Amino acid sequence: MNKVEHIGIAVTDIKIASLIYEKLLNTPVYKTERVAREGVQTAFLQAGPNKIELLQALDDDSPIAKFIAKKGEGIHHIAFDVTDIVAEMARLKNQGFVLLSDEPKRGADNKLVCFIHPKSANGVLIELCQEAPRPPEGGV
Ligand SMILES: CC[C@@H](C(=O)O)C(=O)SCCNC(=O)CCNC(=O)[C@H](O)C(C)(C)COP(=O)(O)OP(=O)(O)OC[C@H]1O[C@@H](n2cnc3c(N)ncnc32)[C@H](O)[C@@H]1OP(=O)(O)O
Ligand SMILES: [Co+2]
Repeated sequence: MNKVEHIGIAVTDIKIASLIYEKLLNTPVYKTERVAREGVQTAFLQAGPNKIELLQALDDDSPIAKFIAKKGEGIHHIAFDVTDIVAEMARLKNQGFVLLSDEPKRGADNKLVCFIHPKSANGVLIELCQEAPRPPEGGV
């Protein structure tokens, strides 16, 4: 694992939360992205070498809606940057961690991601993320 890539924070109103974190970090939201397959609207802020990912649920089935219903707003996951996500998934599975997908999925901010169940990581949802290869300039 290279570093903490981002910390995911579950929020009920991403516009209000964005204003709070912009003030807190003294930096603007640099990107917003809707990731429908994960059921989330995201907003990203840079905090030194790391990022804060604000997450609002798109519907009641979203993991964010379920999390807020049970625990309230707050830290939802920690994401670690990895160089080779497939190799890291195999290493962690071998160590007994419960992976939530067999293959990396497309995440936000041009990342390949895989989640590790919080029950196998001391109650913390872990995300692995690797920068996704960009398509060649001018297409194929
Ligand atoms: C934008 C894309 C991406 C990125 O690029 O960065 C993201 O970050 S997307 C973020 C949202 N997506 C996910 O969270 C996907 C992974 N999560 C899941 O698959 C599920 O949320 C889960 C972890 C498998 C839990 O789902 P489920 O079992 O259906 O929900 P429950 O509510 O019944 O929870 C079971 C159990 O787990 C506890 N829990 C749930 N979420 C968390 C959490 N984030 N941190 C800690 N613990 C969590 C929950 O409290 C339940 O515990 P008990 O009540 O003790 O059984
Ligand atoms: Co995330």
